[in-house]
Amino acid sequence: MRDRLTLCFSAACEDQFSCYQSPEDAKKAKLRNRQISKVLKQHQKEELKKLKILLLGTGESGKSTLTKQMRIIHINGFDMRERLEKVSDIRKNIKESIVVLLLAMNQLDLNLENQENKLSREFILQEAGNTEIHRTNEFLEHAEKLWADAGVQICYTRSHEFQLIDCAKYFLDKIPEIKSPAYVPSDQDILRCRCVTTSIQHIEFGVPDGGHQVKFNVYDVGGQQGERKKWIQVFDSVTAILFVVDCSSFDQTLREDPEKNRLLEALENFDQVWNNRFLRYVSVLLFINKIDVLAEKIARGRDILELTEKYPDVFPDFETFTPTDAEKEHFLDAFATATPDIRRKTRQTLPISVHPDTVKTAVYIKRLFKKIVKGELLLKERITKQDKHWHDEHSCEFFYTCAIDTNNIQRVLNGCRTLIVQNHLRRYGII
Ligand SMILES: Nc1nc2c(ncn2[C@@H]2O[C@H](COP(=O)(O)OP(=O)(O)OP(=O)(O)O)[C@@H](O)[C@H]2O)c(=O)[nH]1
Ligand SMILES: [Mg+2]
Repeated sequence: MRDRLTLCFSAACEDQFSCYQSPEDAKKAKLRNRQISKVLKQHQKEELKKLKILLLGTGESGKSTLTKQMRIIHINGFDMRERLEKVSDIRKNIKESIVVLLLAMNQLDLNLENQENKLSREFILQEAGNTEIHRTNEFLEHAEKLWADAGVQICYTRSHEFQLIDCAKYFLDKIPEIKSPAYVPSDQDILRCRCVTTSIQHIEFGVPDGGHQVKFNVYDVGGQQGERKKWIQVFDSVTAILFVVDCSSFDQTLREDPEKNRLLEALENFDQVWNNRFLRYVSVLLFINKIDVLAEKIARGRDILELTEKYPDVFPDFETFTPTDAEKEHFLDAFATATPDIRRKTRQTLPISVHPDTVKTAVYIKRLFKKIVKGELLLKERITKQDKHWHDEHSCEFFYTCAIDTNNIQRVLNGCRTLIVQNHLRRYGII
């Protein structure tokens, strides 16, 4: 596009030289034109090396976790100061988790199994409003006792019925280690730590590509409903969008709206992004994320059927749905790189390790997003009229991801990089 503009601009200038009266003036104008062309070319060269990537998606889908992975893979990860700063956030995650579990036990009418733990419950609930209590080991010790209680564990298995952060089990299991004064969070701990994004975050890194350094500017935004009005601020000159979906959230409602199903919200949000007129020329890489959580949920007997019964127009025919062999292979391939236990085993054991309904659900969810891309699922009335060529200038590619697994993300990002660079070059008329 810029190339074509440059050509038009130069042609127009060349034409104009004939109308200069003196040869001196014409010479000066020609020189000026050459200088402008040079600046434009230089600018184009610089622009070509800069790629602006947006991470979009609803709250808790995994956008910031992917940004952290990019820091681990492409920048130098986290230094000691940053790791130690995370201890407080991790302790806050433990506090939030145990308080939410105890409150949910009240609501769900569940009791503690060990009556001695009642004192710990009292302590935790009394101190819930104390913003410094997470720093004390006394608090962590009470949380540890409660987490070991069978009543709390039963409550945990029903966590889709209330708002519990994803990393609850991970950090509650780790309290003995976190209590130690020598504790330094590992990369995995940092990836698991949950902090809601409330302002636009930006990271920049260079990646060698064909002898050059390609500069990536990645923007991470907050995904909760109230945060999305800020997204438009970063819609200018976007190279590609990484749209992140939590595929395990089919049985949960939104934190900010307890009436709204999370997967339905993700579909509607994607619909708005895909059909946004400002993003009409921007290709989308759709990350179907949290496949590890999906597998764990399906293994626990959860299924998407309830959703298909409630919203049959959006989620039809799950029971009769059959993925193709290629679709199954695509998922299993990603799953093998995302689950370290399975990675160690041979590929032959893979189909046995993954519940067939996990594969079926993942592919089913992917097909729903594909329907939006193809215009076969209309979730919102269109403000702008679209002709049949509306989507000709951008495309959508699908990836199954586990954002807490560096191996999986490194592999996915490698694939994405090639696509992003190719699209970018095509847009600038280079290929
Ligand atoms: N098990 C698992 N946890 C994940 C995965 N991706 C993200 N998480 C966890 O999910 C939680 C939410 O992830 P974030 O990256 O903070 O989500 P976000 O999209 O940035 O959310 P907002 O900032 O609210 O928009 C964190 O605790 C992550 O560690 C995944 O693939 N598997
Ligand atoms: Mg975030």
